Amino acid sequence: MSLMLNNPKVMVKVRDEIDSYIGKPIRLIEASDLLKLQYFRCIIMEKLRLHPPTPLLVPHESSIDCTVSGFYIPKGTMLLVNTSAIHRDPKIWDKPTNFIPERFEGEKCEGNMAMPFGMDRRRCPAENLGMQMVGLALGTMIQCFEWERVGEELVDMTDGFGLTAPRAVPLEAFCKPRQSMVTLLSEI
Ligand code: HEM
Repeated sequence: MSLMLNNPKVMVKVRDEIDSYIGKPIRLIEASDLLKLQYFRCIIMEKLRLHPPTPLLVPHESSIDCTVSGFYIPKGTMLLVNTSAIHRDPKIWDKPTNFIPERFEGEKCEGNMAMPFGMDRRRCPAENLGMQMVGLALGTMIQCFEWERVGEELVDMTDGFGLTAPRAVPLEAFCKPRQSMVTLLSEI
């Protein structure tokens, strides 16, 4: 939400995508809609690239002696994967600190380098559930409300300290129900 408040055109584009997919009669976004909302998926992935909830994944341990990219790693070494750094590596990403959801469109190889859920055997087993929870919560907020920053200045995106990358400054924003959603919201 913060990234979209700082990039209102993205918010308008994704709201249009949701509105045109849901069509008439208006209903709330559902889990089964999420697979069809490709641009919305790109937004969530771009958020997870810029601010992965677990920036160092979880600690792993090498079960055998091995060599990775020329580095000898003895059995029993604790290994941390710095996804935050990988996700902002200028050798991989064009304008790495910019919020550009389009980089996840189609089969662009740039987008394939994001690993907010880890990789391979220890990859998050609940990736689909996680994407669904984020998609439904964020999608409903976008679909039902108009959002605005509290002032002219951009939302402060500085990361705070903590296991799951909290923000340094909690988000404050204005919101009001969208005119087209008032009736539906009053029936909930
Ligand atoms: C957007 C939401 C989520 C993100 C970004 C996320 C991310 C991650 C990451 C990065 C790991 C570590 C992978 C590794 O070390 O290679 C992980 C592991 C795990 N996650 Fe998630 N996760 C999310 C949601 C969830 C949810 C909703 C659940 C459970 C209901 C869950 C359950 C687990 C479990 C059990 C592991 C450990 C897997 C293992 O060690 O084999 N995650 N997750």
